[in-house]
Amino acid sequence: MPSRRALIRRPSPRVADGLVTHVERRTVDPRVALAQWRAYGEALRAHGWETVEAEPADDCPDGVFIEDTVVMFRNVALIARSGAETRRRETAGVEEAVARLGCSVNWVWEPGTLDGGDVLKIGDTVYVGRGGRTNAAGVRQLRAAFEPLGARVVAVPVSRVLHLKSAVTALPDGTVIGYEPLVEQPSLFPRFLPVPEEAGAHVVLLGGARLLMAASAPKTAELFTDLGYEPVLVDIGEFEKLEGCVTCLSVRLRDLHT
Ligand SMILES: NC(=O)NCCC[C@H](N)C(=O)O
Repeated sequence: MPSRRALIRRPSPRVADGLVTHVERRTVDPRVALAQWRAYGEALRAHGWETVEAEPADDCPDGVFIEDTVVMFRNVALIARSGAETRRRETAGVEEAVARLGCSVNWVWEPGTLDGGDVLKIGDTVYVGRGGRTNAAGVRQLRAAFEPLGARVVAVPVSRVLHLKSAVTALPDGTVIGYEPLVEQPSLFPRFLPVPEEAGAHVVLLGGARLLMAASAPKTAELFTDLGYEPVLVDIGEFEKLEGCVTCLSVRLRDLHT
């Protein structure tokens, strides 16, 4: 059976020191962050996902944003090498977790940099954002790792936001959604639907018509409901202060057979 597992990592007690690049720093309450993270995990479990916790990385303020540390394609886990040097220590526990789950493990090497938040998979198409965190060598290494497995890798310039997936994600039918002022070239995507809020650009596909999304995007949730989807809203306000979104708090392992 294909797996319905999601890798997560609890927030560090130092989460308030997480990086900010495109937003002004605001105070983050570690206790509220932990409560929001727990509720996020609950939402995944309530919709049929088994959550697997990677070893906590308490010395890494941004460790909770586990999506950035690894990119999955089929059973292959590509361990990322963040464009933010201070985030590189986050990968050790994740590497161990994916290996234990039976993934084949591959790595991005120097001089390559790549953050998982820059990688959006839609079927066999893998969009990769070339921006502040992912460089050209990282893009080349992603191609080398996944194209032999059948992926078609499409590079997309990203400069207005932290990661490609800060700007766009996709609905279950493959329609790319994004908040237009932050998307450089919507025409790169075969079908693009603008959404009315920045946080509305981020969905995690829970299965069927269910979309996990941030409570801070109520108008977009209404739009999706009107299109026949079922939004499941979670409050991730403390993580949004650190430029996080719903996608970055988990890595879904969809193609592992158990
Ligand atoms: N994939 C993501 O959207 N990750 C968010 C990372 C936020 C973190 N504060 C960072 O700047 O790296």
